[in-house]
Amino acid sequence: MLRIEHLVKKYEDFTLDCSMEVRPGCVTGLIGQNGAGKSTTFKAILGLIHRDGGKVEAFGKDVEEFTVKDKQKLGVVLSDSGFSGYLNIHDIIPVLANLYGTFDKDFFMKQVQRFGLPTDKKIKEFSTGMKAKLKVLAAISHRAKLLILDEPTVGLDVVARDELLELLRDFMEAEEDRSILISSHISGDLESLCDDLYMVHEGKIILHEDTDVLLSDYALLKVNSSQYEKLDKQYILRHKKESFGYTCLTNQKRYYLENYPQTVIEKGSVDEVIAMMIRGEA
Ligand SMILES: Nc1ncnc2c1ncn2[C@@H]1O[C@H](COP(=O)(O)OP(=O)(O)OP(=O)(O)O)[C@@H](O)[C@H]1O
Repeated sequence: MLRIEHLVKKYEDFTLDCSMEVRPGCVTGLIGQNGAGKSTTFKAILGLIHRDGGKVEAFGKDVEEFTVKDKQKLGVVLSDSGFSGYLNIHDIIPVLANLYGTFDKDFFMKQVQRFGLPTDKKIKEFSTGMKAKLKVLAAISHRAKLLILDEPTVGLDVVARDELLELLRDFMEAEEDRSILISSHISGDLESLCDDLYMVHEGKIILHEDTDVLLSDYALLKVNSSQYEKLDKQYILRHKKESFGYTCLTNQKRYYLENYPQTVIEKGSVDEVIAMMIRGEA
């Protein structure tokens, strides 16, 4: 559905170089801290900034060769985009209908009602959550095949975030072969939605894993110094010195559960895995 090979973007003090794939029927998450390169990746994929190298293909075609019709198969939310605050929902309907021949007004209005968005209020008077929901609704109301969503949940409270995630699940279930690429700096937003996760750090992909595997096979071992010395380290991805000894990250939890029954082995959250990947030593 979307294939990114060595997408390179160079700024004075930052270089992005990432490869990723979004498979048909799958939701792929891109997790990274502030400044890791998420927005740069999304903008470069969409050709909104010049890329310095690499290849981006969607639907089997180089995105640089995309026609207006190809672009209609995309639904996009960017973190720094939105509608003019002086418009209301009634005003933006003709805008969306003009932009997308396949805009489904009935679906859009149904969702507007479902999420209780005011139709007569100016968008500048919307709350952060209302604006975020409107951006996503606008991106999914023209039967797009691929959604590219940069931090759509940023600034949302728990309830609003869950509602948005539910909307995206409904989008996936409505038709086969739809896909989503979604970013967040909060992994909890993504682990319940995504089939696989990429982690970007300082412009590089430092981990790619199926979400199920990440949650079932990754673990944190807490060992003292002498346990650490004796530990078989072939499945240890990172280690970090602690006051009690070491924390070690593995992607083979079962191996250590079977062979080191005395060791404290904790099921790490995605956030803990990320923290170890970034701060631990290889
Ligand atoms: N136009 C630009 N000129 C120079 N540097 C830039 C520009 N845009 C982004 N950068 C740099 O690229 C790096 C990645 O920024 P980017 O916005 O992609 O991060 P991000 O992962 O989206 O972060 P956040 O979660 O804070 O939005 C940062 O170091 C940023 O300063």
